[in-house]
Amino acid sequence: MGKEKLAIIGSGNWGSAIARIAGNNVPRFSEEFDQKISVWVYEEEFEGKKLTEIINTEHENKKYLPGVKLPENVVAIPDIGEAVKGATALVFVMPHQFLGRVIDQLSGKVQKGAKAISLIKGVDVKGADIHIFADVISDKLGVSCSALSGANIAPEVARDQFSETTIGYRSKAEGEMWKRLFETPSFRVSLVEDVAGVSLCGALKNIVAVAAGLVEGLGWGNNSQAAIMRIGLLEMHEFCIEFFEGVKAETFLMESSGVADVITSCLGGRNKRVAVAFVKEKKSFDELEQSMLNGQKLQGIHTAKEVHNFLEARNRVDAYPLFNNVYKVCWEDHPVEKLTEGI
Ligand SMILES: NC(=O)c1ccc[n+]([C@@H]2O[C@H](COP(=O)([O-])OP(=O)(O)OC[C@H]3O[C@@H](n4cnc5c(N)ncnc54)[C@H](O)[C@@H]3O)[C@@H](O)[C@H]2O)c1
Ligand SMILES: O=P(O)(O)OC[C@H](O)CO
Repeated sequence: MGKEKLAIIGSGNWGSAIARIAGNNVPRFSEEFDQKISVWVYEEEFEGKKLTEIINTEHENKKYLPGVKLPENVVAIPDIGEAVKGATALVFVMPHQFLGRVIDQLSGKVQKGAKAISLIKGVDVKGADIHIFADVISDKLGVSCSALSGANIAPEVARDQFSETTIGYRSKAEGEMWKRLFETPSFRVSLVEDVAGVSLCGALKNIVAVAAGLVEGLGWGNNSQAAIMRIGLLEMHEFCIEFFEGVKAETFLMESSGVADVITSCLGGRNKRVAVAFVKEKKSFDELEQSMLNGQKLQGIHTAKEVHNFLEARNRVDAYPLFNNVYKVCWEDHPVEKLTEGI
């Protein structure tokens, strides 16, 4: 059997951190993995140079993960067709709002029998239908797609600070392959047979993180934060039980993908930080995203809207009062002081 050839599709903050891990790991499994890792980069100029050129010459993604060196076997490629050519293992890691267009560009270009994993935290909503992105990727590209999600603030992982993550696998063999690719002594991977649970935890916790930021912006203290985390986790779990089959309670309660990601995101993620500023500075989320995140993208406010639209289509908005209130504060000028009304 030939070696697994890896392509990473996306090169933002998390994409770059995960490329660093995979690039450092493949030499340990040189019989199994091709040593070159192709990374598709959405091309743009940064400080007068092409981002791909910066990554390939200076071995650093200076825009999205500054200050962290990437191994030299990580190669940035601006053409997505070229990036996935011959790849047998595809890692999808981009802000969820861009995946639709990217998938369309990949149609007919992915090698038959390739495996994929989604690191994307978001959901795909069309009217009364909801899908996890691992399923979107599987359906559109005809590949088997697992999911990785956990308490993983990218700059911390990129600096080898001790962290854990969870992989929801399609088959045990695929899960074990992804684990070999991603696990390091400081980045521990646990495997669960629950692709939907892992994916949904990653998506829905972003709504809870926005709520935590709103609460901190109001100047409320630790008890309020803890209550938001608890209620948020409960709504996340209820949502999964109501709309998805086979999701396991352990994925929420015992895995990094669940309770741990809620905690880290509510303590220090981008969604939380920008939501604090939304309350304190009284600026729009768009303005704050631009001024605070240097090109990185917010997911939580969009997921709040998408989940709200889905719940409205199913006539179930009132069953998820925290999700609903976050949506109303972010998108309908609802007073932030009423965030906890009805929860
Ligand atoms: N950053 C984190 O700490 C972190 C950790 C775990 C999971 N995640 C998840 O991983 C996914 C990717 O996040 P990230 O932090 O790597 O991205 P990011 O927020 O840094 O987003 C910027 C990326 O989007 C790309 N981009 C901009 N416009 C685009 C377009 N029109 N089409 C395609 N791409 C475009 C940029 O080139 C860049 O690679 C998200 O779902 C996020 O929730 C992020
Ligand atoms: O910075 P955030 O809010 O996008 O969250 C980052 C990661 O998802 C935390 O696990």
